[in-house]
Amino acid sequence: MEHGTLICLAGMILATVAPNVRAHSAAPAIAAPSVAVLLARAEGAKSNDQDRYRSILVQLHERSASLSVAQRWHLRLLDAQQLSFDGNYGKADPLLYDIVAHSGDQALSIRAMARLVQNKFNSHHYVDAYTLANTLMAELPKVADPTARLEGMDRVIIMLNGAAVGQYELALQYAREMKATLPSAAAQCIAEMGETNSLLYEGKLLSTNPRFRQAIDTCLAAKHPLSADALRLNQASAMIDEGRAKRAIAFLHRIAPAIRKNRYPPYLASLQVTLAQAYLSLGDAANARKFALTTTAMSGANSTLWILQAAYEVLYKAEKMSGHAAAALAYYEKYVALDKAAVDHAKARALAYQMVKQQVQSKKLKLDALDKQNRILQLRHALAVQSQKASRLYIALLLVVIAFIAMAMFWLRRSQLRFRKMARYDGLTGVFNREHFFEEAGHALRRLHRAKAGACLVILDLDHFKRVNDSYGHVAGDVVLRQTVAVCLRELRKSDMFGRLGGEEFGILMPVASREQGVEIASRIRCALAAEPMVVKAGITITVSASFGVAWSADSGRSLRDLLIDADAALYRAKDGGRNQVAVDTRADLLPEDPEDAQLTCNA
Ligand SMILES: Nc1nc2c(ncn2[C@@H]2O[C@H](COP(=O)(O)OP(=O)(O)OP(=O)(O)O)[C@@H](O)[C@H]2O)c(=O)[nH]1
Repeated sequence: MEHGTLICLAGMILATVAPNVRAHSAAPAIAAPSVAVLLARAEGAKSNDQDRYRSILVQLHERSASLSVAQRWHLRLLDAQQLSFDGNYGKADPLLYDIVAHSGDQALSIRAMARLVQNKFNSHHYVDAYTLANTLMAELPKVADPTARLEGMDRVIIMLNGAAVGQYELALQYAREMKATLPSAAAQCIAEMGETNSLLYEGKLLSTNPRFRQAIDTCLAAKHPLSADALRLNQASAMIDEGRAKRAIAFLHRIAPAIRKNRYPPYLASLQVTLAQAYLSLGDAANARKFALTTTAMSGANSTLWILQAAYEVLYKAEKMSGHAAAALAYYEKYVALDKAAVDHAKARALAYQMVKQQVQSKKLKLDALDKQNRILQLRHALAVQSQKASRLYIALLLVVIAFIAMAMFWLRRSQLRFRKMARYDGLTGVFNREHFFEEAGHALRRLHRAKAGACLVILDLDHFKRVNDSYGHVAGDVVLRQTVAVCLRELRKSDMFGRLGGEEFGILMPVASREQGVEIASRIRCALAAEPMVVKAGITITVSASFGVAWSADSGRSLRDLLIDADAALYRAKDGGRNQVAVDTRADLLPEDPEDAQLTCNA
């Protein structure tokens, strides 16, 4: 059998697909069935009872006022399917396009699209058919509704199995996916049929293969007798192609009652022409002619092209076989005309398929290019965002570094100040250390010299301080040292300079002070110290005394060194004189007071 003929058969079978629609709860016996029940019944009757189907549609239209919006769209699809079944594509197609564009119901749209593909194919609008089929293939994976999937996949399988397309492997894949994912009996029938046809067209199936039996039984069980008929007719054609014409004739006679019972005109004609072909291949010109003439007699305006073409081919060959040259020529002319039309259609189909394929590919390429452009733009944007982020990061990093440097500088400055302080001040008492005292005293003396002013230098040294340490410990000694400093500072003026010269020895520089003033201050400190109770340990309070040596710049000279020598010598004399007293430098005419007097002065 010619390949194209099988496609036409398959196309017709689609009209018989029974959707898997569940009826809503049954209405009470006396009440009229609900609209939902009627819609479900129509779906059920569509595949096997055309008269009932039409009468249900009439009932639904009578109750159109009570239909919901969704039910109206559903009814529109049923109407379109009825019109399509009648070949009234002019009325059916606008309804179907309307459903696709405006129903807003994905499942209904897919079903409408599947029907449109078939209508466009049947009305030879192949470009439209393949374009719609491509859209259908793209939309199908998004649909979950089993009826929509069933009708959509069925259409895709038939389209892929078509001679112009020849994508048998892909058709097989769809059929197997359908078999695996849609458990309804109807789906199993369609899937089995798609699978069987794909294998047959690919040359991988002999007529003897049990798969035929299995597919036919599945369709009979699913109450799809027309699908079973289509499979049977395909099997018979395969027998003829394999040179088993006798077997084909026996088989066709066996299935003839069932095909007649189903009264589907294209299959009735197909039965006749296949018988004619079988007899012809056996060389039985009489029977071949008889069945071919029955075929042509059955054909009307809507007859399938390939059936008529095959019938005229048989007729011309049978007449030729019988030696009726004139009759053979007449049939041959008809056959050639039909063959040309068939070839034209096949060409048109192939061309349309290629055109759509090109269009789809170029659209895909354009989309790819746009997608790439889009990605480039996105990348650019991302890059800009990144570089913006990076520069923000750099700025933040810079600020952190600046803050870090500022902090480091601050800490450096602080430690510099601390070190400078440590270098200038005595750690225990907080007053100038020896070096700084000498430095500052030197500067002050030079300033005073320039101002032609004098100064007094006093050195004081605690008496028997070693004993404090020895008796109460070093910590107690430190307490005494700190308190001695406090007493001295209390007695001194702001302009006086005070420093620890080492151990328990302290120096005082009194700018612009006379010898008498120096002696007076020293005596005041001596008395204050002697009168100061010092708590060196818990519960132990002691008093200490100190000896003082005083030097005056007018006598000793203006250099610090000279003043120190004289003050030190005076201190030595104070110690030597019995301690706890003030002594002045030896160069002065003024001799030190009597040590006894000095101490008495204090007590007075
Ligand atoms: N607690 C304490 N003791 C110190 C410090 N510096 C020096 N001394 C002690 O001061 C004492 C000084 O002793 P000496 O030089 O014999 O003088 P002194 O005992 O005061 O006797 P005279 O000066 O002769 O009255 C020593 O025992 C030193 O260890 C200090 O910072 N803290």
